[in-house]
Amino acid sequence: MPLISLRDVTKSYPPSSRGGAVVHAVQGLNLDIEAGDIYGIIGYSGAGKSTLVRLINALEDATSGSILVDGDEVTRMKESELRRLRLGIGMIFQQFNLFNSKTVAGNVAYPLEVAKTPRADIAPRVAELLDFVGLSDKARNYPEQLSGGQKQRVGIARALATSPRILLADEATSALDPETTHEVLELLKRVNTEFGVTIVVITHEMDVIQTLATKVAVMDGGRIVEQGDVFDVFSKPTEASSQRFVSTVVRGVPSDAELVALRQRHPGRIVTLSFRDGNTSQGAVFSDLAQAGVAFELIYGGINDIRGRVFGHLTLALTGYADAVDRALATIATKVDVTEAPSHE
Ligand SMILES: Nc1ncnc2c1ncn2[C@@H]1O[C@H](COP(=O)(O)OP(=O)(O)OP(=O)(O)O)[C@@H](O)[C@H]1O
Repeated sequence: MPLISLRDVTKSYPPSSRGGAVVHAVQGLNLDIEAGDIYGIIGYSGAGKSTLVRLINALEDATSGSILVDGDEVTRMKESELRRLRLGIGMIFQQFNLFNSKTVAGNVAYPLEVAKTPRADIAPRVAELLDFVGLSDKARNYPEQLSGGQKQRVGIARALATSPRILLADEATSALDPETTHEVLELLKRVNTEFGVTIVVITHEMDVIQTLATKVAVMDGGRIVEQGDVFDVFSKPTEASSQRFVSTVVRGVPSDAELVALRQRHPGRIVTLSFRDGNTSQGAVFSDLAQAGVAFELIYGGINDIRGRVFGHLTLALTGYADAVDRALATIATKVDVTEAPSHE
């Protein structure tokens, strides 16, 4: 049984002004998240990602549909049951949301105090959590004395205080630089592997999905348009809207506008070769071109690594006799996907 299961969930907000339209933030949404998953939710701004997260921890009531967390129907819970549910779900935020008037230790202790943990148990638990996030030496500091990455580590320690089974991360690394992001992602991986916490990450950052998530759902207009294994969704998105979103985060096939610019510098034939793991290496393809006497220049693209599996798109400008180019492309097309850019004539 999935740990989190949403069926036909809808969330609508009333119009913000008289005569305005109802906002359908989430519509007919189905999603299953298994225990132990690190599940990425991606999509453009306004797609409904944050609303989805607020529905899971019942900060918002669904307009219709069913939300099961650990087998319990969230939409029918009484206030006391909701409080228990929320203790089992930690949350971290883009702006960290720490209490500036409390010390680091005070921030981490807070959810334990709310949960009425016996006083004698709080200090050792806080010490254990600060040790886990590598901030034992900052226990008496205040949030304003910390870097962004340190603040998020306090946020993580606080979110884990009541030993939740689920951690919701809403753009948790979006305010951090790449190196700090990497450290926080490594810490989240440990939260998953060492404590078995199921993590739902909302993000618009490819890096986060690439290094952290095991599964991903693409949201658009309040719906999930595509979901599945991260490698499959990113290397071969099937829906038009996920193709559009993925192309904004993965440097892949040049857009029409980019092609116009490339054409100005490379008037000859331009092809994009798409690699996915399991098919031919780049070396084999380049040697096919060389053997056919075709010169090439790499003009666009990149190779991505998702947890050791590789895919990418390389766009080449080719120079050579027309029949040699045709012959080489015919050979290469038996090994990788080849897309030739239309000529500008
Ligand atoms: N409390 C609210 N009242 C009215 N409309 C809302 C409310 N919260 C969200 N919305 C609307 O619901 C839609 C989805 O918003 P949501 O914040 O879930 O999107 P998002 O994908 O998380 O976007 P972002 O990446 O910008 O945070 C948007 O059109 C938003 O304006």
